[in-house]
Amino acid sequence: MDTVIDWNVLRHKASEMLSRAYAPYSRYPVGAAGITSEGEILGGCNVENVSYGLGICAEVSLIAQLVAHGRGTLRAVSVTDANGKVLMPCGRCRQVLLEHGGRGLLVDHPSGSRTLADLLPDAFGPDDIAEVVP
Ligand SMILES: O=c1ccn([C@H]2C[C@H](O)[C@@H](CO)O2)c(=O)[nH]1
Repeated sequence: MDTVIDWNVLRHKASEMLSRAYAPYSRYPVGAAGITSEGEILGGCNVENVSYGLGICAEVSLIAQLVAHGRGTLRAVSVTDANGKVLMPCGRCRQVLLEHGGRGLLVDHPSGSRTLADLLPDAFGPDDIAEVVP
């Protein structure tokens, strides 16, 4: 679908997801929302753990929803903090998003959306493995 992204809808959904965040350790809830290739809006939130390193980011939780529900690929994503500020995905999340949104994935940004290719230049991607492993 080649429609214009409604960033307000994505930001609203990301804000809604803040209430689901499980962040008792950092006390920094994060909400994420994405629109799929089919135009469906999905959400995610961070899910922390008492074993701190096991926590997962909101973007990873969003991708888990996408995959678990068989919803194809992601076209655009917006991430927010508890103040409603647009949050840029951490490095690990950029790599996870690449796998399911590709280099053209649109990522919300305070000064207009960016492509994932801009945020993760020269990324290691599935193509690199495909070149070596048939
Ligand atoms: O892009 C990001 C960056 C951080 N967090 C979460 C991880 C942790 O639970 C909390 C504090 O780092 O914020 C996300 O969900 N997404």
